[in-house]
Amino acid sequence: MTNEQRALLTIFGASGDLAKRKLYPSLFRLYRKGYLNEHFAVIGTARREWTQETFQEIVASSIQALHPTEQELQSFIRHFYYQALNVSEPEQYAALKTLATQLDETYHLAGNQLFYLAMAPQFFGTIAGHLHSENIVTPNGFHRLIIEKPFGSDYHSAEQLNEEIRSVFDEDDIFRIDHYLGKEMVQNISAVRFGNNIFESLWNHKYIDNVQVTLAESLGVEERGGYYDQSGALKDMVQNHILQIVALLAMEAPTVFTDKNIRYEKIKALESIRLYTEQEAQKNFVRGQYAEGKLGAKEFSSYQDEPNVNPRSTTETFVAGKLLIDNFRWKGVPFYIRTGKRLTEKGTRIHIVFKPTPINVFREANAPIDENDTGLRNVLTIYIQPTEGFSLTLNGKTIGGDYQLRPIKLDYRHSSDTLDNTPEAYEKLLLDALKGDATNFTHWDEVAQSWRIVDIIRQAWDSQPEVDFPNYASGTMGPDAAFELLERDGFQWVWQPDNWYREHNQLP
Ligand SMILES: NC(=O)C1=CN([C@@H]2O[C@H](COP(=O)(O)OP(=O)(O)OC[C@H]3O[C@@H](n4cnc5c(N)ncnc54)[C@H](OP(=O)(O)O)[C@@H]3O)[C@@H](O)[C@H]2O)C=CC1
Ligand SMILES: O=C1O[C@H](COP(=O)(O)O)[C@@H](O)[C@H](O)[C@H]1O
Repeated sequence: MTNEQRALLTIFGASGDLAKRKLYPSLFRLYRKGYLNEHFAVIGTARREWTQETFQEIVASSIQALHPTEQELQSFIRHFYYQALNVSEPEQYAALKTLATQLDETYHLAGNQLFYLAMAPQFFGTIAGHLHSENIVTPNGFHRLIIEKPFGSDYHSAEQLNEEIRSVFDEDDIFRIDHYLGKEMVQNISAVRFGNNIFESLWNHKYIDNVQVTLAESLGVEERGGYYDQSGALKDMVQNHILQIVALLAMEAPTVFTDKNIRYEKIKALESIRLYTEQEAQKNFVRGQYAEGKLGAKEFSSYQDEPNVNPRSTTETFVAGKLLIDNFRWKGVPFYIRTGKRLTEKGTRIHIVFKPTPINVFREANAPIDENDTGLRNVLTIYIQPTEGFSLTLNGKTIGGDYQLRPIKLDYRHSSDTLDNTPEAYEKLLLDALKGDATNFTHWDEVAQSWRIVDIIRQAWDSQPEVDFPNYASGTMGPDAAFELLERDGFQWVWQPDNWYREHNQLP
């Protein structure tokens, strides 16, 4: 381990769901792979009065699914320490400071500190302030702050939060998590684009008809109704994950692949997304909420019947929209996005739909495909999850006979072995933060611009509070309006249960 990676990790919210489900297993994977060894220690904090032993037992039980040997388990959990703390009570930070100083000496951590705020966002500013005022931040080493989403609830609250944090930490030391940026195939977007000239030279309005980004979930709101009913799909998924994916798809090539260059290009891309008028937002964005329905053999209740959800809720569980990017590369190319809960299946996919050939020279042998009869479009699909890989549909000739075209699918998927060995998003992001690599974290300017885009849509919807919810059945791909959004432009979602493209291309 290099000196830079030795560190004290303090987790605020150590008894919470995120810490148990994601952080402890990810730390264990890093430990098992040798990225963490003797020079690391973890302090867990929360209000409850756990003993050290209880905390270590919780950590141990949260990594059971990874089947640690007894020796691995014991040597891992002895790095975990617990300090009860109410983050709003400044006087309680003294005990944290004492423990942190002691662990820094015991483990030779060179003063390096990583603070992970796995707590509700209203505490972010308070904690950052007290870390400074109570002298928890050491004078030597690095001091980095990892912040969970949501980063604010609109532009103004995000700006205020940012000011509170920036008064204590430099932008370079703030690691705003968007866990989609830790996903292997999201990181592969840049590899596909900038590692393959055949794509990069076609990656513009001259050759691309439209781009489609779908983040579909079959799960409902589960036990997070209280949070979700205040948030909705627009703030929960579009403001962060979807706009980050759009930025990666739309950005210019960085001069060199470093965090600063990539952030610079992503910010430019986000700033080129057209800020709609309220009227344009109404026209180009669709919202939905799930009703009861069936997924396979299972019956599901409506969103309004979920626990901790207002039975007359008008919160959207589905969003579809059209984004336009006003720059030389993307002029006139719609980026269609959609996300929703209780859809047909879980999956994140990107479809790059290329323009058809200018003339269908094979028209004598082929029934007209569309009104312009220009032949089938090529589609590059990036499968983000759960299946991971790429496919490209080309047109070839049927064997023998005339020039009847048929689609051919070049398909690559990561094998199940590769998937088993793929680092989980939080594992990668924790390691990046330890190394100080901010490539896959969001800069304030990205967050700010994303809120500006989303706030307009929210305001447009809020100005028309009467909604006909619920408007899609659980187990479908959302309300009809989401399909009409593309149809009025002469397009179709490539990924839909009753699939036009699949039908015409005889794809499985
Ligand atoms: N869970 C998930 O899958 C995801 C979560 N997130 C984000 O991560 C953050 C944490 O979420 P999650 O783990 O689900 O939340 P939980 O509600 O499960 O955990 C909250 C934690 O905060 C502690 N806490 C609450 N109040 C105080 C206080 N005043 N002082 C000290 N500790 C306190 C709680 O412990 P105690 O009661 O003992 O004080 C608990 O450990 C949120 O920002 C969420 O949006 C983001 C993506 C996914
Ligand atoms: O950030 C969030 O993401 C999850 C979906 O994440 P995934 O990695 O399972 O695709 C979503 O369920 C949740 O509502 C949202 O807060």
